[in-house]
Amino acid sequence: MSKQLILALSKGRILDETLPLLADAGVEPSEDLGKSRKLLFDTNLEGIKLVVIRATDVPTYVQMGAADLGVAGKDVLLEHGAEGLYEPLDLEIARCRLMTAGVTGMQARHARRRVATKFVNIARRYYAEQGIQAEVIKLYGAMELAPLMNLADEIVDIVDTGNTLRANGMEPRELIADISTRLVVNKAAMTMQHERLKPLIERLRQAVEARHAKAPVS
Ligand SMILES: Nc1ncnc2c1ncn2[C@@H]1O[C@H](COP(=O)(O)OP(=O)(O)OP(=O)(O)O)[C@@H](O)[C@H]1O
Ligand SMILES: O=P(O)(O)OC[C@H]1O[C@H](OP(=O)(O)OP(=O)(O)O)[C@H](O)[C@@H]1O
Repeated sequence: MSKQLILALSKGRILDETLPLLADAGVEPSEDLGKSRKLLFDTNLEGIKLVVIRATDVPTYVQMGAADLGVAGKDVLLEHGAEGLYEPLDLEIARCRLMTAGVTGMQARHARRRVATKFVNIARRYYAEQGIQAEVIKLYGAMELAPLMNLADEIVDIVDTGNTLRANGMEPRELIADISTRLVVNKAAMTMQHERLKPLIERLRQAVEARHAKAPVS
C-alpha cells in the first residue's frame, strides 16, 4: 500500500486563507470542510489527505510524525519550539504582529512587570532578552481585559489593525515579531518521504509566488 501524505491545517482564521492557496496549488478537499463534522478529509489528489485541527496542535502533530506537513502561524511555532520541524515556506497569509501592549499613556508601575499572555514562552524569552524582570501570567483569551482589570501591567498579543487594543483603551508598544503563516514539515519525513513531499512543497511555493506576480506594486 502506498503511504499517503497527511497535511495538518490550522482551523479558524488561517484555514479561511489556506484553502484558496491550496486550491491555487491544485489541492482541493473532496467535501466542504465548513459543513462537515469530520476532521480527516480526502482531497482531489490520491496521495494527500487533510486533517483540520486547532492551530496550537499543528506543530505537535507534525513534530511527532502523525502528520507529514502542517500549516501554522509563526506565533504558534515560536511558542511551541522548532524541534523536529523544518519550515521550508512562508505562505504569506494571516499576516500580523506579535507585540507588547499596555493601557494608553500608562507606564508599568511594578518593578517586576506583570505580563498576561497566551504566549508564555515567547514572553519569558522576550523580557529576559530585554533585561526586564517579568511575571508572566498565562491566559487563554481576551488578553486585552487583563490590564483593565489590574491583573497585569502589559500583555503580549497579536496586533493587526490595532482595533481591539484601541477599543479597550490600550496602545501597542514593542514589536516582538512579524507573523505570517508557515508550512512546516516533519524532519524525518523530509528525508524518508522527500520524493513525495517535494512536488507538493513546490506547488505551494509556486502558488505563493504567483500571488506576488499578481499583487499591485505599491
Ligand atoms: N487579527 C489577526 N490578523 C491576522 N492574523 C491573525 C490575527 N489573529 C490571529 N492571527 C493568526 O491566525 C492564527 C490563528 O488565529 P485564530 O484567531 O483563528 O485562532 P485562535 O483563536 O488564536 O486559536 P484557538 O481558537 O485555537 O485558541 C494565529 O496564530 C495568528 O498566526
Ligand atoms: O489588531 P486587530 O485587527 O484588532 O486584531 C487583533 C486581535 O485579533 C486576534 O483575535 P481574534 O479576532 O482572532 O479573536 P480571539 O480573541 O478569539 O483570538 C488577536 O487575539 C487580537 O485580539
